[in-house]
Amino acid sequence: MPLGEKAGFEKSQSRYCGVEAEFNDDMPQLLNFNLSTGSFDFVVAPLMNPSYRPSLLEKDGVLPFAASDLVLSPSQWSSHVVGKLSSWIDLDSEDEALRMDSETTLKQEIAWANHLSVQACILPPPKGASCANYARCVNQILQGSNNMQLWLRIPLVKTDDDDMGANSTSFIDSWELWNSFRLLCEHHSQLSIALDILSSLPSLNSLGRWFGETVAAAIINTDSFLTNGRGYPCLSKRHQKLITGFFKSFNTDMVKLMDDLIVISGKPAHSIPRPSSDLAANNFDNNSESPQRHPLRPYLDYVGFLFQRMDPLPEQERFELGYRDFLQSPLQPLMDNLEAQTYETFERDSMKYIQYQRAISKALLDRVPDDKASATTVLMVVGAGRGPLVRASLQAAEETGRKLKIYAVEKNPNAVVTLHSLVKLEGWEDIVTIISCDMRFWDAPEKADIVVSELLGSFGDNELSPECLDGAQRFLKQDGISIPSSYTSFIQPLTAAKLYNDVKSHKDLAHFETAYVVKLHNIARLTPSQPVFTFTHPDYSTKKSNQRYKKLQFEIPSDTGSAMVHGFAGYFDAELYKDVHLGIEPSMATPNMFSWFAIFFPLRTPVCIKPGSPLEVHFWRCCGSSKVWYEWCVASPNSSAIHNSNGRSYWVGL
Ligand SMILES: C[S@@+](CC[C@H](N)C(=O)[O-])C[C@H]1O[C@@H](n2cnc3c(N)ncnc32)[C@H](O)[C@@H]1O
Repeated sequence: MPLGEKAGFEKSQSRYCGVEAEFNDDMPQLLNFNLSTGSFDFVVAPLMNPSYRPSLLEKDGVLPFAASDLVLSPSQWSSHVVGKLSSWIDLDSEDEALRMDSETTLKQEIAWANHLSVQACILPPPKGASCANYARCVNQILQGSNNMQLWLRIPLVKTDDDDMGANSTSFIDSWELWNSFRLLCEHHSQLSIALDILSSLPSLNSLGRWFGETVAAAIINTDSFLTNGRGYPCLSKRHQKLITGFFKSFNTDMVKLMDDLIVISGKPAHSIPRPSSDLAANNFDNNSESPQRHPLRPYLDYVGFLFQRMDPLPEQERFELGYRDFLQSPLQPLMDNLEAQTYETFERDSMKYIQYQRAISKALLDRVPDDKASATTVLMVVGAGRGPLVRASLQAAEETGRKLKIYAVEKNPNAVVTLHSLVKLEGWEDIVTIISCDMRFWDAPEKADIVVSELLGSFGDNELSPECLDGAQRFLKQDGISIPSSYTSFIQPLTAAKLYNDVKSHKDLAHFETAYVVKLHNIARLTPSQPVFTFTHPDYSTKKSNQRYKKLQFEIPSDTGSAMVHGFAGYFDAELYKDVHLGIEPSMATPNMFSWFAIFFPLRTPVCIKPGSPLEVHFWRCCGSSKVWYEWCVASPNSSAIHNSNGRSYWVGL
C-alpha cells in the first residue's frame, strides 16, 4: 500500500516503496511474499539467473536464463516489478571475455525486460571511473528502445579533498560518474538515476545537486539505519532530511506507478524485539504484526512514518501541483489582452494587494500632512485591469483618512467592461474615472500626485513596465510618486535536468532561446541569486535608455563538488514605496504570494562548473522599435553561444 495512503493522504501525494530482492526462480512466490506479507508496493529483482553467462551457454548449452513470462500477468510485471540487471556486468573491463559476455547479457536482459513490459530496469553502477563502453551500449539500447526507463545505479558518495590529503588522486565524487555517463548518452530522457543511500552522507551542498537531477529512485540500504531505544531501525537526522527531501522533490504524477520511488535494500540489520503491547507506544505503526512477518517490514514502517510525519501541503501548494516544472510561455499583457481567467487568478492573491495598500497608505501619509487631510490627492491606477488596485487605493484612503480622485487607465477593452460595472456596483462614480486607453498615448486632463501600477513580470521588467511607465510619467507631477518606485531582476544558476529535457524534446533552437514561466520544483539552486537590471520610476534623466547589459560571476561553494548548470532561474523584487516590497527572489520573497512563478532561461548546452572556477554569465536587455528581448550567454568556464540573437526566438511586443 503506498506510503501515506493509510493516513488519508490524497492519492496524488502518496509515495511508493519497494524492496530489493535476490534472484528467485519462483517469481509469484517472491511477489506474494514481498507484496502481501511485506506490504511493499513492488520488488526490484533480477530477471535472469545470475549464474548465467553467454560464453558458458555456447560450451555447455545451459538451460534458458529465466522462467517463463507466463508466471506473472502482464500487469503484474509492469506494475510490481522493476528489473535489476546482473551486477557482475562490467562493460569496461580489461578482460575481453568478460566485456563481451557483459555486452551480450546487458542486451539480452533488456530485451527480456522489454518483452515482459516492465516499466524500468536498474543498471548496475559502472565499475570504475571510465564508463565509455558501458555508456555506448546503453546508448545503443536507448536509441532503439520503447518507453522503458533505465535507471543507472549510483552510490551517493563524495569524499572531501581534505579527507584524502592535498595531493591525493583518489578523490571520489559519484556525481562525476553520473555526469560522464549522461553526457555520453546525450542527456537521454529515459536515462535516470537510482541513488544508493549509504550510511555516511556527503555535505549538504553536494547533496543539494541531486535534487536538480533525474533521480527516479532512492535505494536505502539497511546498513544506513541506526537503532532506536526500542531496538527498531531509524535514520540519522541528516538521512531523515534527505529522504523527506526526496519525498518532496519527487514529482507527483501517480498515473505512472514506476516513478519516484523509495527502495529498501539489504539484509535485516536489526534484531527486532518480539511484538508486545509495548509496541503501541512506539511512535510509528508497528501494529500490523503478522505471524509471518517480513524481515524488512520495520524498515518500510519507518519510511512510512517519516512520510506520514511530514506536514501536509498547504492548499495553494496543492492547487499548484500540476504546474510543478511545467514550462509556460510568459504573458504578453501589452501586446495581447489578458483573459478573465487570468485576472481572476491575480485577484485571488490577497497578499499582493495588501502590500500595495500598505505602500499607498504610506505614500498618502507622507504626501498629505494631517492638517491638510481634506485636500484631494489625484491618484492614477495605470493598467487597472478589473479594478483590484482601485479598491486597494480606496481602502488606503479610508485607512489614512485621506481624500482621493482616481483615474483608472486600462487598455484592454474587455477588462474595462468589468471595471465600469465594478464602479457602478460599489457606487464609486464620484471618485473614479475610467479611461479606456493605452497609458503611453493618453492625453491626461491633469497631473497625478501618485501613479500606481502593477505591470511586472516574473523577471520584473519583462512585461514592459519600463516602457509603459515612461509613457505614463508625462502625467505625473514633478514631485509625484510612482508605486512601484523601482524593481530589480535577479538570476541564479540551476541544475534542472527535467526542464532541460522538456525544452530539448521540442528538437529546435527556438525553444532553447525562450524564457519560460515555471513553478520550479525538481531543481537545485547552485548559488545565491544576483541582481541583474534595475529600473527606477519616475526617471527624468536625459540619457535615459531601457537597454541594459550586465556581466555576472557566480561561484559555487567549495564543498558542492562539480555541478551542471542547465539554465538560470529569474526573479524580481520591487520596492513599492520606501520599505514596502513585493517580490519572488527566494531569500526575500513576499510570503504567501502566488501571482508569479519564477522565469527560466535555458542553456542550449548545459555547462559543468567546478568550485574555484567561476561561472561568468552575460545578460542583455535589448530594445527595438516594436519589441524588447533578452540575449544571454555563458563566457566561462566555456563559452556558450549567444542565445536569442536579435530576439530571433523570443521577444516581447511593444
Ligand atoms: C498584470 S495586469 C494587472 C491588472 C490589475 N492591476 C491587477 O492587479 O489585477 C496589467 C494590466 O495592465 C494593462 N496594461 C498593460 N499595458 C498597458 C498600457 N500600456 N496601457 C494601459 N493598460 C495597460 C493590461 O491590460 C493588464 O490589465
